[in-house]
Amino acid sequence: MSHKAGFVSIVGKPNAGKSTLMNALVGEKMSIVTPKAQTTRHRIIGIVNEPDFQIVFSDTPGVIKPAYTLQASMMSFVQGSLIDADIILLVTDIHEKYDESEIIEKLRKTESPVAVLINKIDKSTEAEVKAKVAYWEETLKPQVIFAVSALHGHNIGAVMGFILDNLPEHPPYYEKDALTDKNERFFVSEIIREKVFKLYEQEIPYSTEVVITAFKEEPAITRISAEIIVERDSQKNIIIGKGGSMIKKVGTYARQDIEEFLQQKVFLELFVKVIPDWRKKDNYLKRFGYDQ
Ligand SMILES: Nc1nc2c(ncn2[C@@H]2O[C@H](COP(=O)(O)OP(=O)(O)OP(=O)(O)O)[C@@H](O)[C@H]2O)c(=O)[nH]1
Repeated sequence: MSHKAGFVSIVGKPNAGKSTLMNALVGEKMSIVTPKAQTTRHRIIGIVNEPDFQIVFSDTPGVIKPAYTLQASMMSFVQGSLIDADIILLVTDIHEKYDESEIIEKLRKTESPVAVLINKIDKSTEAEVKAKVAYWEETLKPQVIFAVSALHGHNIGAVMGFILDNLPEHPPYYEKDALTDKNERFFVSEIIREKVFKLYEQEIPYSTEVVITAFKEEPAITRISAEIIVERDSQKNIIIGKGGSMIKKVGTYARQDIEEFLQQKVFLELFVKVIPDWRKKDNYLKRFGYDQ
């Protein structure tokens, strides 16, 4: 069976209705939404899983394709200033004044399909809608313009249709398992990875993988153990830092974010493990998810 999957970036000014739109899109038919998560490459605000498609919604403009290959993952850091989602939804409030912002400049340059959503039409007249449609046709020339009311679910089906029409054929990017625990583990490892990327220089992050080895939910606390895997002893020493100072930082910052993500107290234990040349070994690449 063919499968579609892709990244949909929802952008727009504060208060335009992005969250309301997300809820409306994810609404009825969809099976699961993953809670908000700040990850290395993008902030995922929801994932919609159906047997034959997976839509990953993100509200951060930027390069948001995750990369399950190391090379692609490096690219995503290089190209951080472009909008490279599979589909982009620009949400605008019908009554807002839109200046020529940076985002419009980027949207003009992107090759991804762009839809402009003129939101809150329940609070406007037909003449106002017409004027706004003309304005956006002139300003951005997007693939399509929808006049919607996210709050009242008006025209949301059409937006969903646009997404599905433009979603590429692709295997799922994330676990399709309905068990949220699986997703939580994934996001927790991403949070730890993010700290490694932030705290260490150059090639260290690219030599690193994070594996969650234990994830135990107790009523008052979640106990998590993770291994930070590197390729050489010298890298292990760098990760640990003088007297454990660096690894302690990774642990503290990661724990704070994980607590916010899980909305629970977290005990986080980190271990550093050397697997010589893991990046060259198929069995490890596979185990860490780089198996395309
Ligand atoms: N009347 C009307 N109000 C709407 C509609 N969509 C959103 N709103 C309201 O607009 C306000 C902002 O909506 P949000 O969905 O929080 O907007 P947002 O773009 O996610 O805002 P930020 O998180 O600040 O970026 C809320 O009070 C919504 O209820 C709509 O279609 N009609």
